[in-house]
Amino acid sequence: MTVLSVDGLSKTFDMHVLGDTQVVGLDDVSFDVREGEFLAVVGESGSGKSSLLKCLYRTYDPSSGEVVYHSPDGDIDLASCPDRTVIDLRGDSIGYTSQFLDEIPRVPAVDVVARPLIEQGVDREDARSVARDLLSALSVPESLWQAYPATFSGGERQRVNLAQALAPKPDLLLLDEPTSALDPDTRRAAIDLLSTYLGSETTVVGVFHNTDVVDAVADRVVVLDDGRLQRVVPTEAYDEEVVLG
Ligand SMILES: Nc1ncnc2c1ncn2[C@@H]1O[C@H](COP(=O)(O)OP(=O)(O)OP(=O)(O)O)[C@@H](O)[C@H]1O
Repeated sequence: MTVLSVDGLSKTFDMHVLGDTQVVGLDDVSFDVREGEFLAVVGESGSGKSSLLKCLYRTYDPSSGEVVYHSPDGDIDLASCPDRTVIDLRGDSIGYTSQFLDEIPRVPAVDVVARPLIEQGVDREDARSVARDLLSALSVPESLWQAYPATFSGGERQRVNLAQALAPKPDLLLLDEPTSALDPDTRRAAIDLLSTYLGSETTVVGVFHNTDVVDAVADRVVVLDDGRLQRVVPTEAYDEEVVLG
């Protein structure tokens, strides 16, 4: 079953400071995402990967095209639906995380991770228990669980960020470079978690630079080039291309 149908998606940016020129972020991109699959988005710097995820999450208003989310309650075009619908979907169905943690001051790491679950009505202690399991799986030292992420290293913050995104197991999870600041060992822990924690009910679209991560977690790969969709291929085919150079 298809969960997301991206059709003719374009995003241009009006650059008033550059004399009203336009920068193309995405140009007529179309692809489908199947229920439960893990789709990796790859491409060179500036190829439109983050713009794509931001259009899917409606952080950016697409300039044209459709992003139809086939929800259990019916089809919703995320490119044009009311803001209220987007907010509701973000609360219970669609998750997004960038590579940077949006910290809330003076909230301990364990509560940062537990928060989305608590907001969904999960008992506070049960949510904290899930949070501790995730932080542990990502090798965040136990001594930091009650500390404030504002003081954490980049890699520690990124692990808190990833744990928070994974915790509620949203129906659709959008991950923008969630492992960019991790060393090889913690990246391996993140890969293990991505492979084991989410069940087949969660569909993931993730931007990754690291081919090890793509190789380990993705079912298919979307390749962007200069804002355009170059191809969508099974991960094995993409691996062969990378190996053959
Ligand atoms: N908010 C914005 N305002 C203006 N231009 C933007 C904006 N966001 C993205 N762009 C432009 O759109 C193009 C695609 O950028 P995007 O960040 O999506 O690429 P990317 O593939 O994610 O790059 P990277 O791998 O370096 O993060 C770039 O030319 C970028 O300058």
